Amino acid sequence: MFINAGGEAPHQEDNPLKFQGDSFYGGGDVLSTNECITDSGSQEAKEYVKCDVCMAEIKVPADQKKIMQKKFTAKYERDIKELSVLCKQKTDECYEAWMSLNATNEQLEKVRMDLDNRTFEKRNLEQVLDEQGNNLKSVSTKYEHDKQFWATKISELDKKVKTMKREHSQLSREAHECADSIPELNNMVSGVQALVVQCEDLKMKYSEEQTKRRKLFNQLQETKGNIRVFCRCRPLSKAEVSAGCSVVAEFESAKDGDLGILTGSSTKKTFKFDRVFTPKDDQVDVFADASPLVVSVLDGYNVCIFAYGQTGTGKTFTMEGTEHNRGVNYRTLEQLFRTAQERSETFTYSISVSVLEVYNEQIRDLLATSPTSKKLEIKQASEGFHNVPGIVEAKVENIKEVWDVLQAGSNARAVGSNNVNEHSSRSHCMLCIMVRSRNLISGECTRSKLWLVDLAGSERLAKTDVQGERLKEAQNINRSLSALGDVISALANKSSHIPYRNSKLTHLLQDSLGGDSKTLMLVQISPSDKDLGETLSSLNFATRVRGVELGPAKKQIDPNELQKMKTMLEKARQESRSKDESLRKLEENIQNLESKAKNRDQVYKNLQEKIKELEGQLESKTSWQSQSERQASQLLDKLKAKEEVCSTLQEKVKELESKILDRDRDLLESVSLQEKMKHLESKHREQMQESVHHSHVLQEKIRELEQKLAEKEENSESASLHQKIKELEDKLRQQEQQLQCQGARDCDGVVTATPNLGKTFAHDIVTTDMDSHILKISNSITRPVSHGSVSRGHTGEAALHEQRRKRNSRTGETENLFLPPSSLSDKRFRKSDPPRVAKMVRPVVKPIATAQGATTNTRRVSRDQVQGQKERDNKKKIWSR
Ligand SMILES: Nc1ncnc2c1ncn2[C@@H]1O[C@H](COP(=O)(O)OP(=O)(O)OP(=O)(O)O)[C@@H](O)[C@H]1O
Repeated sequence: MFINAGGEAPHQEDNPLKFQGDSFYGGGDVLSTNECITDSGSQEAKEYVKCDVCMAEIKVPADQKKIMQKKFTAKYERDIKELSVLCKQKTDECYEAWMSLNATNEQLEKVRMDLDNRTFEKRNLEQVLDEQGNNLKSVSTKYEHDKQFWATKISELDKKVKTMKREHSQLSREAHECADSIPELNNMVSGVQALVVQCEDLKMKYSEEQTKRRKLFNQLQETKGNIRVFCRCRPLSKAEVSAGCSVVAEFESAKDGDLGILTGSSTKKTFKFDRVFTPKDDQVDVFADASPLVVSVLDGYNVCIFAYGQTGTGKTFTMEGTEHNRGVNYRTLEQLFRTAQERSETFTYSISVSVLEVYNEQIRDLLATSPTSKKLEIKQASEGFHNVPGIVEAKVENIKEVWDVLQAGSNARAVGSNNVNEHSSRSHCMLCIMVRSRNLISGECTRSKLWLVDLAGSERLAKTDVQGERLKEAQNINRSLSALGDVISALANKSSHIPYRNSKLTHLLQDSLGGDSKTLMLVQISPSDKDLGETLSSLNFATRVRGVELGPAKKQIDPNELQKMKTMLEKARQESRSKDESLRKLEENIQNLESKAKNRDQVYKNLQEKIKELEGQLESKTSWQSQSERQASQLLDKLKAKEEVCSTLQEKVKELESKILDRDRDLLESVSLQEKMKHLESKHREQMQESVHHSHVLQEKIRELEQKLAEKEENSESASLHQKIKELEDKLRQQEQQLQCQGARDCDGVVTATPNLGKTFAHDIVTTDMDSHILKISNSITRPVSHGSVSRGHTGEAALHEQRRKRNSRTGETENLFLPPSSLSDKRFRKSDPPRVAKMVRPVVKPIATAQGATTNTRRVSRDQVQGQKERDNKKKIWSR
């Protein structure tokens, strides 16, 4: 409704007061079509105002109207100022609330980070706990295993200890028995000692007897002659038989050493030798008579056995023999080893063998593995001992080695010769056996030699028959054999000079020919009449040797004396045999007793050792058992400690879990508080709307009343109306304050309920609504100021509509844009304008959901540390946004 001046409805264009005068009520909002609005007219007309409703004209004095206008202007200016102050306060509150929101957000972020850290720690702790649990399991498994192992070991040890104890007690019993038998043993020992003394005495006697026997034997040998000659005749060879050769040798008195040679159809020449072996006598028979000489070498005498004779008479056969019919050489060594073995208790022997060949007055070592150009010479190493430096001395331990050595020598002799038989006929084969002995009783040491010589053929060759090399060979053989004869002759004659050095053969045999040495000559003859001349020659040489040696003795020896000596010798032999027998028995007894005593001693020693050993074993087992028990107790302690650690860790985990649950509960509470706050917000909004509506109603009432006042001012009731207006305004203000207080209380209630998060939301929402409300009010207040008064008495429906349109458009702008008030020129507000506040509010909800989701995820994959790290990073990003 517009008030038309002058009673006419003024056109908008024509009405000069339309936008010039101030509205009495500060805006068209409070105007109603039912209300009467006065307007000033012209000077005269201005004093009357016509109401469109009642069409009544109201007279208003111009001065009063001005005063009223001033009053209202001042009043509204005050209101505006108050509202500005209020707005500023609210803005400050908003800023504080926003700051608080920021702080709360930061705190919330910290809490989130703390929660993440706690979650991470919890996960780590879970991992550690898992590891510890696994370790504990493995330790407990190991412990169980060890326990079982040690239990079995201990049970085994127990068994062993029991058996050992049994053995120990048994051994103790045996030891006691042994100890009991010690007196008996002592008796036995004393008996044995007496026997030993007796044995020693017997040994002395035995050695004396042996010496006597050796003396007697040597005397016997000497009576027989130091050089003894055996004659051996081979059988006719097949060739000789087929050639029809006749046998010229007669062996009727061969047992007496007599050999007959048929020199003609009726003539027979008899030869006397120490032994005559017929063709029927075998190698054993020959050696049986030669063996005493052989044994002499073990007594320390030098011995020489050589075979002499015409080629083909059997020298090599006698000395070397064949593999199945071995000769003197092999049998000698066999006898030496046998006797040495028999004497092993009283003597130790070292036997070595050298095999030489003397051919054309040159010495060749048949045992040398490689041929040497160096000439072997004979040297005198010491008095009565000659040797050949550089010669091989093969040490032989048993008879098998002897045979190998002999074979090696025999084979070497054949090397380099086209005709083996011829070569052997023209060279001397010499086997030297060196014996070193030690008497274990007397400590006497001897060094003796035994030469076994297979001489070259002794046949005399006519100078016309042979020439060149063969002649030289023959001459050398003749020289050496003549030298041998000369030596023997010199020895027989007790010559001061013995021509040993006339040939290599005699030079080599120097130690074994003459002196205390014993010599055996084996003269080999052929029975064939074709070889009669050589046979006679050989027999004559042998007879000369034997005759030279025995001739003088034989002549001086009385046959009765010889018989007497023979009887004495026989008696001595018998005595010796009986003494040997008794000695042997005594020795056997002593040995038996000694062995018994030794056995006892040994048993006693063994028992003592066994006891000691068992005691040691028992000790070690006991220590081992105690050690194992200690280890078991240590393991138990460790296990307990681990269990304690595990329990503490479990408690920690439980604590953490409860903390996490608390946090979850807090989060849930915060969510519920948010919801509550939203509810309160909506309630508050409704209340605000109601209050706005109420204020509108009140304002309308005020306007109405003002209008009535204006009307009544004319009726002199303006004072009371003003008073009423004031009261109403106060009432309105109070209501507004109450509303504000209520809103603040609501917010405070929310803040109190949610000290961090709720407060943020409350402030935010309250601030936003209050802002909009204040803006509305402010706009409604400032609009007339900025755009001028609507009415100043010129109110009209078109103007009112226009005002409403503009207001709505501005309000819509304000509400839609949500811009800060123009008065908020503070920089802080520029930085943190409401949209930004709204933005800041938004993440408050989102991170909760994210955090909740993350927590849930975290629980689902609690052990995935990498995933957790990623989640945390994402959260940080979200928070940094
Ligand atoms: N007592 C014997 N019984 C059987 N056969 C014999 C006997 N003596 C020698 N013989 C045989 O006579 C042959 C000649 O013997 P052996 O070679 O030993 O003579 P030797 O005197 O060594 O000759 P050489 O001087 O040429 O070496 C051989 O075949 C040998 O087997």
